[in-house]
Amino acid sequence: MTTTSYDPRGVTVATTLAFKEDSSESSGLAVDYDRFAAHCTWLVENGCHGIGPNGSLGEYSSLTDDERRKVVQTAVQAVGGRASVIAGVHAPGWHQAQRWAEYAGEDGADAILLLPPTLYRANDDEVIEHYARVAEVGLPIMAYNNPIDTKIDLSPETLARLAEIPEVVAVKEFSCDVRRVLEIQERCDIAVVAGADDVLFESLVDGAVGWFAGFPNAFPGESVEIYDLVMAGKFADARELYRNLVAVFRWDTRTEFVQAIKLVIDIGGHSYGGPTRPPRGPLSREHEVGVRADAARAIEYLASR
Ligand SMILES: N[C@@H](CC=O)C(=O)O
Repeated sequence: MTTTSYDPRGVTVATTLAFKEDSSESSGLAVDYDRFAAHCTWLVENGCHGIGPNGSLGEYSSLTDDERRKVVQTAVQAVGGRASVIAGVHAPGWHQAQRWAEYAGEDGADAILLLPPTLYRANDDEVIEHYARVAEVGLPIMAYNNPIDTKIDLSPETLARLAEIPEVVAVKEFSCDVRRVLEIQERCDIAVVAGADDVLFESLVDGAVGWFAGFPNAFPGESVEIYDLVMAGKFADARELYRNLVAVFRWDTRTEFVQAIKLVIDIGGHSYGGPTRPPRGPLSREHEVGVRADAARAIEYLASR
């Protein structure tokens, strides 16, 4: 039985995580909780409906257990009930994911985001078991379909099985196949959430009820504006705004998405981006030039409106 209610509608930010130089850390970078809290506050003040810490964009795999838990606690405290917090509880197996889910519940998260087992190619029965076991914790679950990174596809058929678990209330769809949005709705009664920025408009028009991805980190107000326009049926206005941002949004589905999104946050004049923690290195010169050019065009358009 779920212990909290959770509404997946609106714009949820897969938050980046700020680091600061610290020579006592083996990586040379310590989590900057103050800057992360300020980032969450800024996102909520700009209208975002949800904060999603500890996703791949939040570099969860480079965090210690203590850091990972403190990131969720920081987000919950910064948000202060003004938006929902959906904590990433991704793990190689359900024993660990259950523990992260328990911490998320104790620390005040509203829901959890859960990938299939992360370190091997689980079959469908193992995937269902993974979700069912984590569901025992009682928090609402957004399943995360990211076959690009995990090599496991939560197909509409598999989602229909997952949807029989009452705690599984939504899916963050990152297959980037927009045909899925309608097909999932045909097969099961869970909310579809657009999980990638560069299929956002198409997904919302086809019935996705929310948007949970990366570029709202850099453009929170404009992201909420696109979302609200689509929900109000003002498709031409929404498409105009989306078309002028989509070139930079495409970095959300590229290998360097974390570095790219952090750079665009910083280009926008906010200091919440900064470096990534190893093993992620800096952008190559070529990629940096590309990100800067796409961001400049987006910012120029926004300034001209
Ligand atoms: N893949 C990212 C979100 C991308 O939009 C994450 O899981 O944090």
